[in-house]
Amino acid sequence: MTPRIALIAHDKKKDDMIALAREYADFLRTCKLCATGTTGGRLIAEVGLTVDRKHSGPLGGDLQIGSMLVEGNIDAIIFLRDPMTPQPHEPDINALVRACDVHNVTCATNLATAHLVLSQLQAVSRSEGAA
Ligand SMILES: O=C(CO)COP(=O)(O)O
Repeated sequence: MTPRIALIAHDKKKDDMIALAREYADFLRTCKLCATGTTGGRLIAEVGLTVDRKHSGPLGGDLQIGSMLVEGNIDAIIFLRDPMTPQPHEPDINALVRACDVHNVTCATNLATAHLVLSQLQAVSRSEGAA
């Protein structure tokens, strides 16, 4: 089954997200991707991925992705949060991470976990392809 993955990064983590997406670009091209607005714009422009862009995080993008997740339309979230910078939409961020826990959806909030999640999803997808 095609993995449905949401990609979100706070401003100071966007370069990490781009580097991560480049590393997994071949796999991510086989996935159904969505992202918050600015993150998605960079993934499209700099990595060449096809991404369903939602609003920017501070304008409700996290909530839009949360809604998709609650509807059962997201399999995993890579959410590179910046724990050192206060965000104006902190309640939205917490709501999205909470929704992942409520619905038992994979949620990687740092780079180390993001690598583990993407490498595992990639391995599963390769083994399904070989089956
Ligand atoms: O703020 C964000 C997530 O909380 C990310 O939004 P952008 O991708 O639009 O910068």
